[in-house]
Amino acid sequence: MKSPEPCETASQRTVLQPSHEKPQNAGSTPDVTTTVNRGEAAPILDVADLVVDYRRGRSTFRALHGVSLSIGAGECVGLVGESGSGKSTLGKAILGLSLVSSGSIRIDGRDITRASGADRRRLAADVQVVFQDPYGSLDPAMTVGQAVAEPLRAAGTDRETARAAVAEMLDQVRLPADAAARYPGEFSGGQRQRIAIARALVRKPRLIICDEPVSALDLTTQAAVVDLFIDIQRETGVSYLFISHDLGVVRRVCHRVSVMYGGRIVESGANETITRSPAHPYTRRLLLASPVADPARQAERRRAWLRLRSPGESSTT
Ligand SMILES: Nc1ncnc2c1ncn2[C@@H]1O[C@H](COP(=O)(O)OP(=O)(O)OP(=O)(O)O)[C@@H](O)[C@H]1O
Repeated sequence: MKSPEPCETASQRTVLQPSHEKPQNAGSTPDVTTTVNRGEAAPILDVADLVVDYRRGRSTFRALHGVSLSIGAGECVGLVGESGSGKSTLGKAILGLSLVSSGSIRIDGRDITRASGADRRRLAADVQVVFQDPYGSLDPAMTVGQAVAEPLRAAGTDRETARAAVAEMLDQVRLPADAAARYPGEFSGGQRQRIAIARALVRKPRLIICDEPVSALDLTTQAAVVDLFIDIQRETGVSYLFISHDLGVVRRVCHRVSVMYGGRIVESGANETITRSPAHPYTRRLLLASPVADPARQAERRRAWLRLRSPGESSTT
């Protein structure tokens, strides 16, 4: 098993005082400032005080309450949190798929919060995405070669150059060259995820938003694809925002971790710091939720997890 090489100082950590007593929709004032790596080289991603609201019938639901997050060039930051905490909303906002109510998103110093048209297309070269579902993310009617080449062809790259790039990308994700002529339906879930990664890499992005990219895979395949993410990061220097509900996976791939709860980042810091001495109760709960093999230790962890449960949660949870 591989682990990422550390590229940050462990002292950089921010904690939001426990706020899980508040209902998710309480208050609209941004209350988190998770500022990491500021003052160093310009970050590839800089999200500041981001607020995202969704329309729900006649009312609005605040999914992000002033989230701030920064990722340096070549750095991998994990975003963990339970279902509904707002992880995907943050990823979508960066990709321009969620409307931002306030705050800003900068890529390499450029404010892209409300980018559209040509600006958004330029951005597509710098920021790519790998989604969770390896079955739904590829067009079954396109060959693998066409699917991987598509982002290049859409940007005007000629057929021969695109073909050479596809061969290079397939090699990078450890798939055979003849995969280009075959269809996604002929591949397993793990292989399809490799194809999706090749497609995300083909325009040589600076940042990849990985939204639960291994959650749909079995454990063995998951480990192999996680290794691939680590290798690619080392080979290309790309940055990841690695979204997952699984702290174990995030710890393997990322240098730093931000923990989300109820639309807020409640704790951020170096991998080791968060794992060894989690400061926020929700982070402690998340760590205790990771299963361990020993039944006695597992039972002890469950008891500790229950003691830390949020108000209103049933003890039979
Ligand atoms: N299009 C939408 N309209 C209304 N509410 C939404 C919409 N998308 C997400 N939400 C709500 O916003 C909150 C955050 O959702 P989000 O998908 O970002 O969470 P998540 O942490 O990524 O969860 P998961 O791990 O299950 O994907 C949730 O309460 C969700 O129900």
